[in-house]
Amino acid sequence: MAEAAQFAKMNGLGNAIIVADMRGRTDRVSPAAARALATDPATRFDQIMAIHDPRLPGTQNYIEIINSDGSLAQACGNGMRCVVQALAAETGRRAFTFETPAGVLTAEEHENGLITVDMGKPRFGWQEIPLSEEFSDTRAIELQVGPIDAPVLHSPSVVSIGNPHAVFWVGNDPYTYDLERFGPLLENHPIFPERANITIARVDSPEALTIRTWERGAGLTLACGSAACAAAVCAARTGRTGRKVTVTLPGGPLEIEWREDDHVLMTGPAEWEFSGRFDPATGAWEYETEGAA
Ligand SMILES: N[C@H](CCC[C@H](N)C(=O)O)C(=O)O
Repeated sequence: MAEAAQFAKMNGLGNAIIVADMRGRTDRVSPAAARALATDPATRFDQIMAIHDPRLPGTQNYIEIINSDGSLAQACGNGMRCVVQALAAETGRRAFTFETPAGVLTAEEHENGLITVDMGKPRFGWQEIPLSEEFSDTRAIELQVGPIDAPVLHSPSVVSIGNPHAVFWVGNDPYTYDLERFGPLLENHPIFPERANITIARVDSPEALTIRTWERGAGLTLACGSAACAAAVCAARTGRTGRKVTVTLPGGPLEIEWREDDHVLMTGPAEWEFSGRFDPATGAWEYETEGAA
């Protein structure tokens, strides 16, 4: 049995996150441990954010991101806010630079407790997302579900926010769509060789969107920060909104700004629920008890 590591169960707008403290050690959270923690109702999560020692000069930590099915993700906006809140509470530090699989990201906790993460620059090239076939215009690609002559969802915008996203635009209530049924079909569609996060988005005004997301490797979630960034960027790129929008997810709102320098900034809350210790090899865990080291 590996030496126990500390974790905090947290959430970002209901996106269930485990922040695992893997600093000072060389092992990683195993896919089996992730799946075990995901099936226990008390530790059920959408993503594990594993904080490792830094690998690059100028960064505070390397962050590994693990979906509830044990697969790795390159980006997780809500999880990054949880990491910032946990480390800010521990260290008193407010501004951070992290290395993630999607690149180096900066993040900051504000006086009011909200956290802004610079999610980097969106990528629109079909090979960068990636797609399995060439599309010169990724503002709307040929893809649909439902009857061929009356598709239920069609022509998504696609983008990489470090991780792959498809955004389907709808004119009516996004909650009327059976995303639990269409999500897995679209996530695993052959057009997405690395699978994709699937979002249904409605434009409410030039400054507001409502979205729901089926997450790659995690399923329906109450919030997906990178999907909010994807929807905001694709909405601005297609002239549906301006570059600064409020994106309302099932768990609540996020503020997204696609800055003129091409960086996408996401601002929102994070919430601590409880702390524990777990075995990164097996996922066996226990609640943190008072006075524990
Ligand atoms: N919950 C996340 C996204 C998780 C990433 C993921 N499902 C994938 O790309 O595999 C967020 O807040 O951005």
